[in-house]
Amino acid sequence: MIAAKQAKRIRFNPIRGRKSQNFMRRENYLRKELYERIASDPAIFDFIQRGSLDGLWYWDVENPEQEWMNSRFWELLGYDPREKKHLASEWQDLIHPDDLKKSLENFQKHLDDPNHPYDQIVRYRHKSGRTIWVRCRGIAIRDENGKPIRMLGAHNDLTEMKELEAQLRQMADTDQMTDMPNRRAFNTHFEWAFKNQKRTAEPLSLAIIDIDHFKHINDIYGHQIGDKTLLAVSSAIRNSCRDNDFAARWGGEEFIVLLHSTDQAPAIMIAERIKASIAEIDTVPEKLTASIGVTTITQPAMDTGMQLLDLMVAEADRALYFAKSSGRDRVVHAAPLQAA
Ligand SMILES: Nc1nc2c(ncn2[C@@H]2O[C@H](COP(=O)(O)OP(=O)(O)OP(=O)(O)O)[C@@H](O)[C@H]2O)c(=O)[nH]1
Repeated sequence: MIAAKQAKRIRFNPIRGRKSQNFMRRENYLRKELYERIASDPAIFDFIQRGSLDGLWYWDVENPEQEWMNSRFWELLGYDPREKKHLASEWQDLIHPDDLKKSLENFQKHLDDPNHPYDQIVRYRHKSGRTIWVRCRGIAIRDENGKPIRMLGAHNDLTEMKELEAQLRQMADTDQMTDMPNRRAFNTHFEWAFKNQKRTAEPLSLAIIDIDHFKHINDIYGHQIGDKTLLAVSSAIRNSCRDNDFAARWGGEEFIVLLHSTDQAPAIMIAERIKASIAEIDTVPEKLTASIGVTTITQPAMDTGMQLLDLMVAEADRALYFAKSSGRDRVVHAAPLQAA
């Protein structure tokens, strides 16, 4: 009844300012009432923290081994909260060491300067070994002189989001048919390899593998057998490479391999091994052959990874073209251009 009267008054009030003043007054009385209820009734506070947070902690800054963590936090990490003694060392033993370092640095900065936020995403080790991602925020509570005496903090579980993110990244970097890294992933890896090469000055080789007369395979045996053959080629390449080589599907029936710390002679040897392994594929009743162009750099004068990649791909392509035009089923190194 009172609410209806108030609504009527608001509706007929021609001054918009009054309307918002009324709103503020009503908002303030409910806010005040809620805050009083939270202060006087722990059940209200428990309801709020259970519904909105995945962890709540309260730390005695003056006595830093004493830290209360709520049950929800320990349950999130797979532990029985009753086993816990509310000591700071209990969470510090489970957080990733790099994230502990980052958290403690932020903690100190926030104590020194209230404007520095204590807010970071950290990794915890679940009892099962799984990584739990947590956004951890906190504020220092200070005495009348501004000296921090307590720290109040909140956790939000971000694990599901982080796992989804990793899955999407993995999908974006993978060729769906062969399950090999795709061109995008190769480019990313090459950027890393470029920086590494600058540091170590080790030779770097690259091979482009192109299946011979693949159109013929599709035309004679059908696309499904063509796909099955490409899958077998990807396995043959992977099995012929060393663990630290990086193989990817470059597109269509072309594959690419980056050979770290590998000079011309060993690069040719690995390319020959790949060619021999492709020749053993039995998805079609005829011998499958490949042409492979290889290039090696020792002292790149390029400024960026992509410039170097463009150069190496152009060189390997030139060698590949030579391999194709001189009869296929061979490995050719770009410098000097001759069949191995
Ligand atoms: N089945 C299948 N075929 C593919 C796929 N990607 C590309 N191809 C086929 O690979 C063939 C490549 O043909 P070309 O570029 O003419 O080369 P090629 O027949 O291998 O001849 P050379 O390279 O000169 O020896 C084309 O017919 C493409 O359709 C794929 O994912 N699956």
